[in-house]
Amino acid sequence: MISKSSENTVATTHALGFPRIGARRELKRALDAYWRGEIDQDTLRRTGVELRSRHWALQAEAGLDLVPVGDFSYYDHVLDTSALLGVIPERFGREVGEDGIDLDRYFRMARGRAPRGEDVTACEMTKWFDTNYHYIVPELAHDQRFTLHARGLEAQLDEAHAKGLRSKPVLIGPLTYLWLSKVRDEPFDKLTLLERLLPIYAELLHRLAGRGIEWVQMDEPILVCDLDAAWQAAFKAAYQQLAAQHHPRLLLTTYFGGLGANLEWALQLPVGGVHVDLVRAPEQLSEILPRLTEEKVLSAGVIDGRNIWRTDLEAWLEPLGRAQEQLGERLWLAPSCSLLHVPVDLAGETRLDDELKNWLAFGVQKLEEVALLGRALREGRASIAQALEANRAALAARRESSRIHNAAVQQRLRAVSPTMSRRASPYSQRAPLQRARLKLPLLPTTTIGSFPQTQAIRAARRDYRAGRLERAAYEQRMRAEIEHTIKTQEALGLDMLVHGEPERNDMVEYFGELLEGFASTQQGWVQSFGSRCVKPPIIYGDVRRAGPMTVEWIRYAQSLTERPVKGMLTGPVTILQWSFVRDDQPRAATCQQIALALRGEVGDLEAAGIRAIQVDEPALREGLPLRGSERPAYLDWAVRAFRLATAGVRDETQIHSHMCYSEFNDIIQAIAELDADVITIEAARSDMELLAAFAEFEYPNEIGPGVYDIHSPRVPSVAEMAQQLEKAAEVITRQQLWANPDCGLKTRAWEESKPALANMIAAAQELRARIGG
Ligand SMILES: CN1c2c(nc(N)[nH]c2=O)NC[C@@H]1CNc1ccc(C(=O)N[C@@H](CCC(=O)N[C@@H](CCC(=O)N[C@@H](CCC(=O)O)C(=O)O)C(=O)O)C(=O)O)cc1
Ligand SMILES: N[C@@H](CCS)C(=O)O
Ligand SMILES: [Zn+2]
Repeated sequence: MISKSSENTVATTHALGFPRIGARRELKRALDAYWRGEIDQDTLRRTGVELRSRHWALQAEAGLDLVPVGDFSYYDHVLDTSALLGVIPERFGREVGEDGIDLDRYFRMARGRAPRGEDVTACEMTKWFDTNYHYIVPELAHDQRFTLHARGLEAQLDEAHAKGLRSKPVLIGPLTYLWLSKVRDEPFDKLTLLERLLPIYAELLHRLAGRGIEWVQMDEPILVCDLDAAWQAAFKAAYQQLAAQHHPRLLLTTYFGGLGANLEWALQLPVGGVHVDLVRAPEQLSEILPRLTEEKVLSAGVIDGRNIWRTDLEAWLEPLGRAQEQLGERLWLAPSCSLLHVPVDLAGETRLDDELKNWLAFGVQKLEEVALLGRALREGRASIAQALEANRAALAARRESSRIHNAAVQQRLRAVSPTMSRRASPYSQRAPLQRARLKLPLLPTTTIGSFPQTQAIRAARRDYRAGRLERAAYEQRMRAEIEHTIKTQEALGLDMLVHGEPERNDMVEYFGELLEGFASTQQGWVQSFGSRCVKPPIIYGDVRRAGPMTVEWIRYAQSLTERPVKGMLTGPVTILQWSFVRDDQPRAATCQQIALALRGEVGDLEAAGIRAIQVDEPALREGLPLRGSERPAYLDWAVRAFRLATAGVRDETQIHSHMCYSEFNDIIQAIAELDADVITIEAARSDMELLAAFAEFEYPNEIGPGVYDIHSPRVPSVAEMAQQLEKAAEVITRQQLWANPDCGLKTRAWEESKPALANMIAAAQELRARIGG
């Protein structure tokens, strides 16, 4: 049990953070209800208090020694840090009171809208390192002022204190905060703001010391990235400055990789301890042990916070025992990173078969694993003998299970040859054949795939799953939705149509439910951003397509119109990236298996007469390793997987791909190597800046730079989108250019989508008239 005393326990155990969404997505439901005006702020806050209390209790019951405070958030922890530091862009109002910003202003920063107050352009959202979690990007002005608003954090510390818990506040460190920020207006060096930022951190630490806090978890995950000399120097200066005053001890916390070239100097920083990710970079342990100075603790991140497999506890006992011999009570134990990235509790899974369930550990089970290892270090391995035996048996059962290996898949993999990843002819020969077959106008208009996922569609799916709706009736409703979507697109005047994806709960989960080697969960939700969650499937074995997955829906859609309808698939890299992946073979091998399965689907779509097939890869950039040195190998296998999935088609079949949610400049070469005939790519939010990179690179194939941001409910005007297209036409040739939104329309309403698309088509027509065609 966690106690308030600071007695010297051997092997202090802790978690870096716990999922805040709730085992039943209680926070999501409360947020959505608050935004719809159905509950008031007090009710929303009560949900927050309740979830924090429950999550701390889970950690305490598991037997962990320190609880994180500040890991909870109503939307995003980076946005919370901005609120804490008074980083509020002017368009959200200037004055910030002692208590910081009110919840409605906070939500406007996140999503542009709150129950009270005028709509404003929201802050940008982007990927949190190499995860599928999105954070709200802080906006910094060159004359940025920082002010401390710690009441919210202090109130949470009071909550934990009242429960008799030993608290460890969690903060994003000053360097990582600056790294994740974007600069407003004119470009400037973000590091120039450090001298203004540090006094705020110092003030906060001082206040925490006044509350008797012993340890603060200072998250600096950028230490696993490549840092140039300026950032290294800034780290040293910043932590020297913070160390100069009396405050709680700092646990410099890193995750998502190893310290690599930063290891030597990072270990010299004047902090109380270092947390390292030994799951992703186990070699760090032996590098750190001889270098760790006597005043520092080492928090060993040994339980995988990014995946859902049971930990091999036995395998950790020996290295941890060695570390303990040297460090004694200076060795701490924790998951590798915050548990934000895994579902809450395996106990919620009532339909997963027992065999598979026995291989898994979600958030709650991971807390138990940390506690077990801690106990073994404190009391000897015999004290956990029974748990060790169960763990050993579960791992052996997984290794030996006949469900993992599939001889037919292995045989197909052996037959893969390099020619299978090459289209029969180069793009220059394919393009005229496709043009002749598709008969599209110059500047063709299209959409990215999904149309609004209405409440009615979701309710039908829920009823079908619950057995309240027969399969035939469910399919009939989906066909009716497809018909409506096709007719709407025809009426609007789009050139290349889509079926709208109504039958898909999610672009990855849908395929996970159909492919062999995958398992789906009922409650395995993980926060993606704000109240939005995803349920990543679990890839546990060799991947095989049991039969066509999309062909009937697309064939039906195509039967309703003369215009071409795009086949719509999620690509191998994105399926891999947005699933929990098996850890008994390299990611590249699993990706190749998925690619082979998709290749079969692409072939079946083509055989069904589908003239264009889109294979989405929005996660291609997200999967890019954080270290530059690891990137070429990743891009090599990722591109090969895409090509293996798509290159089997005839020249006249047009392959599309789509990418979003990322900065693409640094992977343009790889995008070109995909050799998709058309790529539709997010560009509106960056004002078409991306295209300059394509132009410079002389990208040869066709491009549809998104002309409007689908994240906003705002309907852009014809003029606005015509201007975007014009900008695009200045840098890429008119034959290359398509007009489309930034991404799918699933999160939008029909009332927003129809006028926006009508304006987009009008903008394309205007430009066509101007540039000819
Ligand atoms: C493109 N994006 C995606 C990412 N990752 C994915 N795996 N998938 C993506 O599409 N990463 C990057 C971005 C992130 N963007 C989003 C956007 C939207 C959502 C989202 O809306 N998520 C939904 C859950 C989607 C889903 O599975 N829906 C199910 C219904 C599940 C459900 O909530 N059921 C309710 C009842 C429903 C009802 O009454 O209407 C219940 O169980 O009680 C489905 O459609 O069948 C969300 O609600 O958070 C995520 C990421
Ligand atoms: N085809 C998908 C891609 C999302 S990234 C959609 O339109 O929703
Ligand atoms: Zn997209």
